[in-house]
Amino acid sequence: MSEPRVRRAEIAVEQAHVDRVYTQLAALKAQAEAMRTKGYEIGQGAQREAIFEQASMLFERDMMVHHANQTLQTLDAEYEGLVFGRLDHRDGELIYVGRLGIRDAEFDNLVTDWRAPAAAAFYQATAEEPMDVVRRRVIRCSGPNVLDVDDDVLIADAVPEDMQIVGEGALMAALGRSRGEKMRDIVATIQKEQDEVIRAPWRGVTEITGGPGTGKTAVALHRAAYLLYRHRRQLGGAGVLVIGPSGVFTSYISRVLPSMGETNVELRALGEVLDGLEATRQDSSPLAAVKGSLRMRRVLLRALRDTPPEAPDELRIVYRGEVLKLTERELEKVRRKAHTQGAPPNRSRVRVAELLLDALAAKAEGYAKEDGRQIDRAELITDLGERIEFHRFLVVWWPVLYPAQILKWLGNEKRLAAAAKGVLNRGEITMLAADLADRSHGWSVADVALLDELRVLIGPEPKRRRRQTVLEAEPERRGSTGTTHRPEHYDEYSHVVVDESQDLSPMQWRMVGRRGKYASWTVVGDPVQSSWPDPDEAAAARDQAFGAKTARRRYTLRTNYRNSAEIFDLAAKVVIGHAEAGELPRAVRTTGITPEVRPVERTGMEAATQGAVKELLGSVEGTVGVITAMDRVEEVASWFAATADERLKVVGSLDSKGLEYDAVVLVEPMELVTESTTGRRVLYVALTRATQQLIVLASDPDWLPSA
Ligand SMILES: Nc1ncnc2c1ncn2[C@@H]1O[C@H](COP(=O)(O)OP(=O)(O)OP(=O)(O)O)[C@@H](O)[C@H]1O
Repeated sequence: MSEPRVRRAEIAVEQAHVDRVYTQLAALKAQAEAMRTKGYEIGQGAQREAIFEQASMLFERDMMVHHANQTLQTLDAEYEGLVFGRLDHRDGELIYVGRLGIRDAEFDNLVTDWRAPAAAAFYQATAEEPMDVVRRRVIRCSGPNVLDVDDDVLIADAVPEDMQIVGEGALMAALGRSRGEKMRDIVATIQKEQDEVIRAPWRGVTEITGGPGTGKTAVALHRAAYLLYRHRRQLGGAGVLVIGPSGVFTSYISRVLPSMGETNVELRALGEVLDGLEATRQDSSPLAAVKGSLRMRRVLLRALRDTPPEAPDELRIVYRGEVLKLTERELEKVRRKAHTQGAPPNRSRVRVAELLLDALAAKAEGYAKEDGRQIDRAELITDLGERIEFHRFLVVWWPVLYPAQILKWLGNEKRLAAAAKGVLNRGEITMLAADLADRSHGWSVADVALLDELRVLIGPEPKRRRRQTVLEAEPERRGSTGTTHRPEHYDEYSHVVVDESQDLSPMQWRMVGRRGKYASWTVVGDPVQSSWPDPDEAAAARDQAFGAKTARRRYTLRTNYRNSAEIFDLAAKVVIGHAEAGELPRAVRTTGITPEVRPVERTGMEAATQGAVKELLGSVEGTVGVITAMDRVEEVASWFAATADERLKVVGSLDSKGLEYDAVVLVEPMELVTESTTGRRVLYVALTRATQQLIVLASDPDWLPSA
């Protein structure tokens, strides 16, 4: 038979099986509904015994249907189907692999869940170690329709005569396909080196490093799905948290886990880790460096011990006709003593009241001694402690503190200078105070870690009349799927995945570490893409966040699946000298399309960008990203105010982390280099976002080192 006819025939074979799967699914659904009705009958007390028996038999089936329904709801009919793989073993055994497991009426497997041990060979078998697999077939579906099949022969001399072999590379076909707005799962084409990481043990800390496009994010998400499937009892209840660099990123990855049926995973951007806040603004890199540094912890600690701006500077109270007065200095002595006793201020009110009453009693005793009188100390303390004026004084002198309020106090340069004495330098103090004084632009992503630190240092409100929030406002409860409702400031996740971890500041590591006190970790990063200036300080904070986790394993992914080799060659040039040999991955796909570097006059940048975008929207099927320096995003976005094409996105350099587009227009690369001390790495990130085409528009040629 000719190749197209063989292919058509093989597609028909697989279609027949896929049809069986969907028919069985419909039958299972009908059974589940019948089951519900019977469950109702149990409630009515009818036919108990028989129904219980059936109930336990059908329980598994019901669970399966529930999982199937969840998965089906999220499958994108244009792209994915339920069944995507088939293994033909040497002994004739045949396994279909899919997004979930389905059994037929005889409880035989129609489809094996990709995470089940029986499916592992689909990812792990190679020609060198075929694991008894003769042919591995990738089945590409659109909803219930089989579109294509693609085979690998793993044991050539065991191929039976009637076995047909079709195609040459499901991976390359998948990589060449255009990208949509959201990342897609890669279950059909997970590679062996990736599979090893996905299936690594769940305990301890699993680190995944590798260059751009090596599938780190994809692998981490599939690992989360795998761990939940294999260890649902240990991990499912307490939940899994995935942390990404930005809201744009978490939205980009948001459908990967649901497409595998996992909805119990919470996705949060770094600006959203603290309940009640959704910060998206990025600080300038020097400011972010100060806010992220561990030095801030000392500054915050001193700041919250400072006298509140509204606090009265003396306490006067009349006792038995005599005025007892505590001066500013005496009050400060009490404040210092209260702070050094260890409890967070919001938990210290009662203790503070005792200390103030002690000081007042000491005053009264002093006066009495001069007059040769005796004072009943206990009576004095009871009397004054019950006075309304004493309580009025207490609540303003030792108010309930809120994190946001303390950061605002630090907008006063004098106050900040006092708190930061010997910790921050003059320039840093001026810069930070100016930023904190101007609250018109809302909190930044780096502020969130400071607010969370303060939340813990201050402690919860003394009486929880209402829920404590960082902003004194009701928080919004979020979660990627809206299915889980955890208590506020939940810190008992069983597994935490941190993506783009190379960029977390030490203060952010502390914040993230608090959420995973009891968790095992999957940590994803690439040091060469780091925009954090002090990697050693961050590494120490990271180790502390992990706590005393014993097992620690590290994997490096080395193949770049995103960029064409032509695009990656250009990107690699800008980090030569900034990366160790061996830190850069190898791009496997060539397209024959070289990236274009176009010299443009500054004044002509708008027209040149519009022109390049128009070209690319015309030549690629999927998304086009325009990447600029952070402070030019609004300006560049305004150039496209009249462009209605939803495939176009304008994004700042830092926000482009983790994202990808079919085509990219990079505006003024030198501006990315100069916007921070780690600018060259940020430029490398921007240059590695395109899968097919890249146009660089530059008025300054210095960004590209001469060869
Ligand atoms: N085995 C695979 N099969 C198909 N596509 C893959 C595979 N591995 C990775 N990809 C694709 O390659 C692209 C890059 O993957 P991903 O974003 O996970 O890489 P990354 O290492 O996190 O990149 P970066 O560090 O640049 O953010 C994605 O489109 C992903 O779906």
